[in-house]
Amino acid sequence: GGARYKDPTRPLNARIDDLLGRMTLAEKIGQMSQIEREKATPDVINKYFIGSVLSGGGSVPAANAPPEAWVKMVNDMQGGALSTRLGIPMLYGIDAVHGHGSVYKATIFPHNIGLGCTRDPELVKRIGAAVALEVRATGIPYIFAPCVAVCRDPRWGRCYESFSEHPELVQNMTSIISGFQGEIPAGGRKGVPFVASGGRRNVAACAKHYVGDGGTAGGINANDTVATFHELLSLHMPPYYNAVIRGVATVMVSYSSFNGVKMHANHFLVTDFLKKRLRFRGFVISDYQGLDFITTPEHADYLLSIKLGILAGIDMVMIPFNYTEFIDDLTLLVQNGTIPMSRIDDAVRRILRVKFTMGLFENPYADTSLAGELGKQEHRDLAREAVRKSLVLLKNGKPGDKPLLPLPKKAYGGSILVAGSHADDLGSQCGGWTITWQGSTGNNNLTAGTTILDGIKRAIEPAGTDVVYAGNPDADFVQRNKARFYYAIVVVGEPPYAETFGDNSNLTIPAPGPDVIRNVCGSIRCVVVIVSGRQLVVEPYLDAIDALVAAWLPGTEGQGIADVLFGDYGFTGKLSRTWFRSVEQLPMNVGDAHYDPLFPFGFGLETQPS
Ligand SMILES: OC[C@@H]1[C@@H](O)[C@H](O)[C@@H](O)c2nc(CNc3ccccc3)cn21
Repeated sequence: GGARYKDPTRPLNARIDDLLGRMTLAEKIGQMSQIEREKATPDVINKYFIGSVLSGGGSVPAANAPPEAWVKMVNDMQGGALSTRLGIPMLYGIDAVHGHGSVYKATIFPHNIGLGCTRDPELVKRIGAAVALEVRATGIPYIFAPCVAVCRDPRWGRCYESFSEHPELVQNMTSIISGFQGEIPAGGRKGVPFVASGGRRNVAACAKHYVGDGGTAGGINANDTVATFHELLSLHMPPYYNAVIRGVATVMVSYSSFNGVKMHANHFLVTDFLKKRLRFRGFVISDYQGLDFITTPEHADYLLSIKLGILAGIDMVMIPFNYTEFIDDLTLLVQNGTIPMSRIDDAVRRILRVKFTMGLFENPYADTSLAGELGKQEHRDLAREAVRKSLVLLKNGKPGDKPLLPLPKKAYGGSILVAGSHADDLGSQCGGWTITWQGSTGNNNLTAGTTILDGIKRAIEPAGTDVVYAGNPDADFVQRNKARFYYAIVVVGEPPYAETFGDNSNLTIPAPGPDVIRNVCGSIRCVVVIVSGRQLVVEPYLDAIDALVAAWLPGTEGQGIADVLFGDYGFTGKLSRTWFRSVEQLPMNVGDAHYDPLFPFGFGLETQPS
């Protein structure tokens, strides 16, 4: 019969050994190469034995491409891989970090900062399972999620990708991995890569970014995490213990450094600690051009970058464009003895282990049978539940006043005012990693979803209440109309951003948010809802505000906010992060000796459903 490695009844290691033993150096290096979708024609994949392809943020087969177009694209590429001599299937990866964010009409869930406020690992696991189905609907078997960063400074542009500042809360939220990949069966081996159900309804996951990405000085993205080894182990490493035990298939290395040593060149942490001490058996993948950034300026000495990165223990390289240069250079480094074949074999063995384990050899092609899972109402309902549970009520009524929330649905003959740009902005409520890398403001056909304003209207117009919307009402408008409004809902916050573009040292509410708060709340009872990727400076406005809600980046299901504002559900969310008074206090995290927050970690007022 056929070659032993093709026989699924054979033991995993026998299949790996058989296949590895047949591979040429070119085929091995091909498996270690992940290229960008734009370059990945079937011919290129075939000619260079490419083992993996990625969609970088926003890299799509066509604008608003339907699932069928994604499936066709992935399958065409797969045809290139399967037509090689050994027919090793390629693995397609994408960032599904808050739902399948790059895909038009996917369900967009709250970003991780909001999921941390739910304190509900079971909910988050269900979200993982739903996201896996939406990713599989497009024929993709691998995602670069979850980010398990422990963000210690909200000035970091990626803080919203972190579940919490507290390592234990992040550890609890690694339940999402078991949602993505499936739960290891009772009695099943822990700590080895696991993807359930022959990979049909689950995806291989990626714990990122190893390690200490959330601890960089001043929150400067991809910079230096200065800490003792004990601090690294107690603050940033814990989620990797849980990820490995849960069978995470891959780990992505951080752009950042640890005490001045680039993580992408850190043999001790990648090989000695993650692979040997933690006995991680999946594969380690670089970040995008991560090897290039080992040197300053980047790509200044690519041979050195490849030598340091591969010898550190990186198994798969997210190249993503200059794949011939990578392949030629790595081939040279092996042939001249700089990189031993044993290191190459370890990398390929790990990559094959993941591909065999997840059933990719048995199910290399996708079909469109799951197309209906994309944006399915059941998933949107789950996302709406997550939005409700992610909201944190920080203030409810001025001293001596009765609570403002839950708001009445009837305005007793009057109207209610909804103000602020973020009430009617699907892009802003989704944030970064949505349709494009950086995300975008506005609604114009961005994707399918419900704005906060839509949700409010649906909740109270049936009760006969008139909703007036003003994006940026001036003082004159408010003065002329204030008697008309029973109360006001002010929705302000940050524009979308990703990575370094989100680094911010002042953390003030962007204009014209503060003016809208002052103009409206100075004259009308108001609840302010903040839509942001992190805590912002609010103390100057607090006295003028009757009620204050942190909504984070809720995603497409904005009606979850109205659900709680009007009492269909109570507020239950608890802060996943310390809310500072001023940025001069930063970094300031729960457990610090000097701790003087405006609202402490774990804070959140509660209301009962009305
Ligand atoms: O999208 C792939 C990865 C993603 O999984 C990582 O979390 C993230 O760190 C990441 N960043 C980029 C793009 N980064 C970049 C940096 C400098 C110049 C151009 C792109 C790609 N990716």
